[in-house]
Amino acid sequence: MPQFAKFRDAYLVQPRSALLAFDFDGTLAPIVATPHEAKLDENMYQPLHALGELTDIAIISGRPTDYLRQQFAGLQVEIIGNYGRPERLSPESQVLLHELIDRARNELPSSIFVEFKPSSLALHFRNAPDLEPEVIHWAQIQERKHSLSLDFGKSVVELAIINSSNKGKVLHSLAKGRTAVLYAGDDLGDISALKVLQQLQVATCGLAVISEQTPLELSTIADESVTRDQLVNYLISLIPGEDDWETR
Ligand SMILES: O=P(O)(O)OC[C@H]1O[C@H](O[C@H]2O[C@H](CO)[C@@H](O)[C@H](O)[C@H]2O)[C@H](O)[C@@H](O)[C@@H]1O
Repeated sequence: MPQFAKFRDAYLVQPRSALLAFDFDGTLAPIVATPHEAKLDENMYQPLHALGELTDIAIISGRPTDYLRQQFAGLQVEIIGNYGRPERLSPESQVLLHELIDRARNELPSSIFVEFKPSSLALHFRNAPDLEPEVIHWAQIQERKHSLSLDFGKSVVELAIINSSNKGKVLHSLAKGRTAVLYAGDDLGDISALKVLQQLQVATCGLAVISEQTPLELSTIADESVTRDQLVNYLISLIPGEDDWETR
């Protein structure tokens, strides 16, 4: 029996004590050229709306919390942004972050989009893939010089001043006392969450959402790999009376 079907059986016994957790970019929102163009896939809205009244939903994302609140307005979801890391910096760290942002914008080619985040900067080379080695080299120098942490994602590297949390730690905390837990993600940052699922003693399902640049490690560790359209259908199947819905 596929893992999702086993998860669904357990979930339907007691939806109120289950948890459905999702990454945002690449999972609930298609990957687009620049971060500010990203939007919740319109086909996700209705299933998430219906499920939010039946069970607990968590959005665990590297995006800032305020940004996610706007994206999920009108939906009953718990939002954990910035990988669960604090979003306020000490005055000294704020100065360092602003300096790094200014230097990245001055020293890297203008085709590199520098994203200002609450405790990090993300350097996007999606629109200039040839510049990946230059961007990584620049980021590695800053990592060593300022004792930062460097994380990789889809056409992006992120230099974080605080790395006290990750998606795995967030999911571990949210999963306590649940009878069934599902997590869906699409990038390297989601691997820690999929690993946590493997330690839980309840019905779980880890989904790798397939799009461009899906990391091999993610699809290897996930129970199933699905397209975003399949994920929509899986969510619809968790709503009692699902037959009334038109599946895609
Ligand atoms: O944890 P997530 O919700 O998956 O956020 C991870 C990062 O996603 C964003 O970047 C990615 O999506 C962009 C929009 O589709 C795309 O242009 C970029 O290439 C991707 O890496 C976001 O900009 C980052 O801040 C998030 O950390």
